[in-house]
Amino acid sequence: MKAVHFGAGNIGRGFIGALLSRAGYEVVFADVNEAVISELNKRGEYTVTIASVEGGQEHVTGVRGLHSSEDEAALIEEIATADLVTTAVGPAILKFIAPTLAKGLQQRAANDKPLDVIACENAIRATSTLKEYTKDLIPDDEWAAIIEATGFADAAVDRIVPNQKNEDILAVSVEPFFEWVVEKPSLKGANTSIEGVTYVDDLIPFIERKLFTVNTGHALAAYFGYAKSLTTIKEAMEDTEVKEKVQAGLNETKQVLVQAYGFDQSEHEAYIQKIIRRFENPYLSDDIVRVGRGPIRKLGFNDRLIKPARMLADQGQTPTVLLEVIEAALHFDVADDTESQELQKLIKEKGKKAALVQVTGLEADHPIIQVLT
Ligand SMILES: NC(=O)c1ccc[n+]([C@@H]2O[C@H](COP(=O)([O-])OP(=O)(O)OC[C@H]3O[C@@H](n4cnc5c(N)ncnc54)[C@H](O)[C@@H]3O)[C@@H](O)[C@H]2O)c1
Ligand SMILES: O=P(O)(O)OC[C@@H](O)[C@@H](O)[C@H](O)[C@H](O)CO
Repeated sequence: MKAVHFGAGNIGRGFIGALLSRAGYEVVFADVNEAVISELNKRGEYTVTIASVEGGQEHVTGVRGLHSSEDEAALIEEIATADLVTTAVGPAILKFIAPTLAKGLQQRAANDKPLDVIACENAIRATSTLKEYTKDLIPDDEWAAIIEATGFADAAVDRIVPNQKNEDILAVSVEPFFEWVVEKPSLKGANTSIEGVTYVDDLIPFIERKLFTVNTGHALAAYFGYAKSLTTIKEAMEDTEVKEKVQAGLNETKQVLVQAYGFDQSEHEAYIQKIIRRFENPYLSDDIVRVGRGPIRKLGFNDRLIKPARMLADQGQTPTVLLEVIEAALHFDVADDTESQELQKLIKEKGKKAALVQVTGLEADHPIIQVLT
């Protein structure tokens, strides 16, 4: 079995590549980072360190790399003969990898072996988004044949992998916890029993539970922590006021999720408490600037801040801490975070209200906009 994985970054090496390699796949990483690709080809392996009291290391073997633009012809060939294509590049990059994926799918049209595509991004139905970008690049009659043998399965991935500060550019430190949930009915190939993957019939409750608990919680810690000039998520969680805000914000998303999907209250509370402990992991150093990155994406209509706030308002409840964190996100101003700079520019040019309307996609008279600005 062979997997082509786009994005040899934190989660790519620290989770997806490691899990697939352990499950017996040869993993071909595609990335734009030349140094990482060259090192993967030189060594064919790397090490994952588990950040916990027990520690431990995993040696990931059977890996190699291709530059996703410079080696495009070879990458198309790899996709044409792969069993699985996965991604962890960031939702905004999916449209840039779609042309190569489309060419790979066209090349394998004569190959009757089915292929599955799974985007492992923090966004609702990211694989479906990638499918649409790809479909738009292929003539309809060709697409009809391709889609017969290609599964596009939505997924949720959960493992905290901070930016790495190791001397070895391939080495990666990760938390012990991991979860990869895949929507099984969409799969067409032989990827239905990968060890470590949880298969479900409908992904939506799982991705929303993950995004609106792990990622909303992370955003609460990051944006309130940033407002207090703190540096890491652990420091933010050590601050009593920030920790209380994280808990209070997650109580708001709990109401939304329990009502929308019928999760058991006490099981959901245990899920929240486990996530808070993961944020407090003393063996992991995760920068607030990583977790708060891309505030325009995070303030999107269906993302971790606006969607639960909208759902709560629709359920007749008033979001409070969720509105405070939306406001706090507007002040995230980090020099090398392109989106934060764009957002600051937008606020200066148009004012907070128009900027918020633009980035959230909410109507100007929506209660969230009215209360906030
Ligand atoms: N790090 C985490 O804790 C974590 C956990 C779950 C999900 N995710 C999600 O995984 C995705 C990646 O996050 P990350 O933390 O690994 O980020 P990252 O920046 O460490 O990795 C992204 C990788 O994509 C590469 N890339 C950029 N453009 C590319 C292109 N055109 N072709 C191929 N590769 C390209 C980058 O060079 C980088 O190596 C995001 O959607 C993120 O939300 C991250
Ligand atoms: O990757 P982002 O920018 O969508 O969100 C930042 C973090 O919340 C995220 O990477 C988490 O560490 C991860 O989702 C944990 O599973």
